[in-house]
Amino acid sequence: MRYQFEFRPYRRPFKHPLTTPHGTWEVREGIIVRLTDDRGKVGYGEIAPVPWFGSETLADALSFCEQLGHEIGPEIIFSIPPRLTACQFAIESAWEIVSTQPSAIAVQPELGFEDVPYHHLTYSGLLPAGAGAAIARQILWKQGYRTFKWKIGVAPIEAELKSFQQLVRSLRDSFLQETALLRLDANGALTYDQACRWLETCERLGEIEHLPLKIEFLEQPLAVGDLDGMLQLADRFAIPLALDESVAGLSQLRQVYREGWRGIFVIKPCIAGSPSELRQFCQTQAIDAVFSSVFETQVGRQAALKIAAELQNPGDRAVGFGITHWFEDGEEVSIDRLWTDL
Ligand SMILES: O=C(O)CCC(=O)c1ccccc1C(=O)O
Ligand SMILES: [Mg+2]
Repeated sequence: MRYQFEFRPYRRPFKHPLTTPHGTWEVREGIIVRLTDDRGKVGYGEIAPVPWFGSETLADALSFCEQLGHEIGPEIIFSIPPRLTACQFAIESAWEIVSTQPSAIAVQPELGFEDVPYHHLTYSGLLPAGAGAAIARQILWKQGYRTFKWKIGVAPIEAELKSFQQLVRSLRDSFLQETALLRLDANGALTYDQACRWLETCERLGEIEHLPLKIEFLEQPLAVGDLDGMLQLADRFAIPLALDESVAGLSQLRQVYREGWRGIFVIKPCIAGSPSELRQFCQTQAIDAVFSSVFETQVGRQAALKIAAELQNPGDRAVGFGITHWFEDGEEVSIDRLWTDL
């Protein structure tokens, strides 16, 4: 089967630029791809690169799309170079839709802002980086969520530990009815000793009576390549540890699994590579996985959530796809407009 291949770049500014240890991220840029078969059936996919995380750049993805030509088939779809993980995900996802769709209706992926409901999934909400009391208010405010993620490693450790204590104090004095789970994400910015200090602090929380807060895990405390450090931390502390940047692509995921990592794996499907290979890996290895977004549009989000829903694992962890008001109201990328305005 041959498919007509088309692609359209998009830009979507964040409402509040994101602070990461790699600098400020102000605009989400990506590419929507479309495959059409000879009967007019259509499938969309999204290339949502995060180069500071180990995927290809937008420029890499654009030049790949530009050289593809107007007609492609499975021989191309399933042999996209492995370094182009976001392209692999997008084009294979579009192919899955177009090749399994029963009739010739063009299914529009952006049917509003609602997700296809996967009732067994729970969501984690991403909290803005900042002071502890303010974060505690956010937790109380968004009580619909029970799981939250807080970025650390963006300010000096003394200041951050202080605001963490402040967060714990405000929650201890609150009337929170249920225990909130908190994920701490350092994006690889801690030294081994700093990671120890965070983990000791987290372990001591367990001694506070009636604290409505539990640390679910510490995510990527150490630099991408430091698996030895991670294995040592996992040996020394009872708080669970997750790898994120270190397992950004499927080849890294396979590698750290082979090298003995049995902690949590954060999987961002949109930049992991081939969705069929990802499914196969997760189905054979029964890993403790947390699926998470890369702030993609509804096109990538639906494809990624579908995988998360299919592959929910024994850990039964919340998915990192909370609606977090990262984008301006009405900033959803309209697929119709992408295809008609240009
Ligand atoms: O995982 C989540 O809960 C939200 C997504 C998230 O934090 C993220 C989104 C884009 C790029 C990197 C990251 C990250 O986990 O570091
Ligand atoms: Mg992370």
